[in-house]
Amino acid sequence: MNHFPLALWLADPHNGRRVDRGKGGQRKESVGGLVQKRWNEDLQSNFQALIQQVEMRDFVEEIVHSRGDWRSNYNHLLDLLTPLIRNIGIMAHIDAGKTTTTERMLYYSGYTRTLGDVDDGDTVTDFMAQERERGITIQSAAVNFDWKGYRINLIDTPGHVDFTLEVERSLRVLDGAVAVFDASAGVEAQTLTVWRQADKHHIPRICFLNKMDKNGASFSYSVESIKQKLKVKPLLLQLPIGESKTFKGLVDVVTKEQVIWKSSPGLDDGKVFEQKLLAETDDPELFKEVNDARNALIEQVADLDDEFAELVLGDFSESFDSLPADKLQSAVRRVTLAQKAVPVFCGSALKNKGVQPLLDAITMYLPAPDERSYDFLQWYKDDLCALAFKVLHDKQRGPLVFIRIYSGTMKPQSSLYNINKNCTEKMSRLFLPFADQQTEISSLTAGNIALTVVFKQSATGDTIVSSKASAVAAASRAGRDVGRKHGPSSEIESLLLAGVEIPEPVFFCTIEPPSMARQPGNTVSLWVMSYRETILNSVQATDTLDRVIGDKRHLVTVELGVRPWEEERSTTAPVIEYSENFTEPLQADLREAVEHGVRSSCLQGPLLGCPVQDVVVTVRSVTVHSGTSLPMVSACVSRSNKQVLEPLMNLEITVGEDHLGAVLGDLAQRRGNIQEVQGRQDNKVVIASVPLAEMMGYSTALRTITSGSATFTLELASYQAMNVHEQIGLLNRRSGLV
Ligand SMILES: Nc1nc2c(ncn2[C@@H]2O[C@H](COP(=O)(O)OP(=O)(O)OP(=O)(O)O)[C@@H](O)[C@H]2O)c(=O)[nH]1
Repeated sequence: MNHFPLALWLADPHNGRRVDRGKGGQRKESVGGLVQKRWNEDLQSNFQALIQQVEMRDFVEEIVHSRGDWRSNYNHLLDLLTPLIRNIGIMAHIDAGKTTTTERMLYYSGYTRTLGDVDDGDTVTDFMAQERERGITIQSAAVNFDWKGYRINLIDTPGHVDFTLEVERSLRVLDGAVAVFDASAGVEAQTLTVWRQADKHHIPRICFLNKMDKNGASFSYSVESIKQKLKVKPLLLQLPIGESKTFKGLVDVVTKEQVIWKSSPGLDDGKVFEQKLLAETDDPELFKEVNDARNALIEQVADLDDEFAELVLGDFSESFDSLPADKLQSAVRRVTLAQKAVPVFCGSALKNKGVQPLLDAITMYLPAPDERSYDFLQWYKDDLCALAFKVLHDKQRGPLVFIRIYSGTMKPQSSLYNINKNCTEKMSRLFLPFADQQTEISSLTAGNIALTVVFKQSATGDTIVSSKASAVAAASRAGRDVGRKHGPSSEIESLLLAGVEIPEPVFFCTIEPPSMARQPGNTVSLWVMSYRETILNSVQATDTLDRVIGDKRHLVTVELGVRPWEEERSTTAPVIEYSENFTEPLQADLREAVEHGVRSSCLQGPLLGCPVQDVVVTVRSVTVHSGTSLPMVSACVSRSNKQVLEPLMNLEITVGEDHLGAVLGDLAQRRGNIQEVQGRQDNKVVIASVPLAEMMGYSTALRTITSGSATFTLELASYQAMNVHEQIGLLNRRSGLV
């Protein structure tokens, strides 16, 4: 069934404006021929389902049959449809099966007509990578499809740790997420990282235990690892029927229905399955297991949801058997949205089992855009507030900016204000990115993902509103005094109500050796960039700047104290405090000048020119003849005792027992500190910390010593002091002495 034209049709008022009946009762549409071709019986039944779901039959039928003013009805219709939107992401460890699961979702929703296979390199994602030249690349942005009347915007989140920033960007605009696990491995390193990021953004999640067909797959092991490692309460909404080679389907714990997929030749694409109530005679053991699981689930949910507890204790305290499935589903939905627990589902994407129930679960348990509460929405009321979360470059059209609309309506041919860039941007065209096409639309409302053209300056993470006045109004509703602070950056800070937090980069690299002869020097400087500097002792310094420029004398004396920051959590920006000598606070502009001076002095330390971190700067006195900047602050910092800090990485390696010795030996040579070696099914997982400087080319080295059988993830842990020898070696390399 091809559902996807429905959203196209709904998306564009022009498409829906003229609907006639053609031969054989088919509706004919006059615009572009696009909808005309696809408006078929399937679509009509899908549309009927949609109408029933939103309980607006009369309204929709009226506008479908009218040739009147679609435009005026259109936004109202979109508002009514908001509860049917799911902006979701799929997050996973590398190779857990994210691409395969996505591929199956696209296939069952009717978006693709053949099943792709990552191993054959013919998935939609692979196809798009090859097709990038052609124009718009929508991979790792948003793919939209319809499922049983819901519009699912699937925002891709790359699984590899190298793409943490991509994950962070896209998580910000998700309303919910599906975490995909390899059921033979349980929770793996990268899942932990993205899970923590999703926690930060309070994103409700469901879990999909994929690869249930794989040797070593274990439902109970994976559930236990979710409980232990992610520290969440898993709600078992399904139980597998069989495991590894015997895996053939699942039982819905809520409805007690079993779903078994047919795998006879020609019927193995997973579209055909048998769904019926599990009877005791089918499998007495499984029947008992499902009953026990259902009772446990009811008790678990009742513990988390008062409304449900009341219902259970009131009407069903004698027996849970007659408790209606929809009551349990609603309660599971509430606890999922409140992030008190996480529903767990299972299947095998590769063997085409379990993906349709997963799609049902997405629509049933993950939130609609209007069910998420974002603080800043109350300040914008009905004004436009949107977030740019991805920028792509199209050869013909220039930058294409993906935008998540949180409130208000976006229209083409309008001027919008970018708060972060403090500029007005012209948007010429607005598209709904749908499937592999972009449909031009005349407006789009909150909850939707839009694609805009001719935003010249907007970048990932920028907040877009209708005008500067609207930003100021929102900021004042938020109780932020925009006029109080001075300087453009503080004004922007005051106005900023939504943004993407960009993780601190480990490297900043621009590599352009003018000739091969200069290559070694370049390499050294690249190495040096990721270090940090700090101080070890407290020091004080007084400095005076006395300079005549033109006919004006600039005279300022500053007394500063600098001491190490001794809290457990590092701080990259200097902590600035004022001594008790100040009986009155400094004037705002003078204070800003002093603080600016302190901050700029910490951008480049005196040893390597690397950022200075973990310092507390106390301003003791400031005597000013005439106001000026304070560049002498960096000199004060430079007089103190310095120490180079190097980046230390958390490393997790999954390796077979055969190669464990080689991996540990190699780590010892890299100044690695092995913290733990855990067992995970047939593999060993080495958890270690190691200086980043020792990890260059590690993927090649690991591949060589383990014959390509190991995987690893690396993430920044902290910065640690180098020992004296290593520091001298580094400084010598830096100054070209070795
Ligand atoms: N046995 C089994 N293998 C699967 C299943 N799903 C995916 N795979 C295989 O696992 C490997 C990785 O699958 P992908 O879908 O590319 O995984 P991914 O999570 O998208 O990987 P990255 O894009 O590298 O993060 C491929 O060889 C798939 O064929 C499954 O359900 N069962």
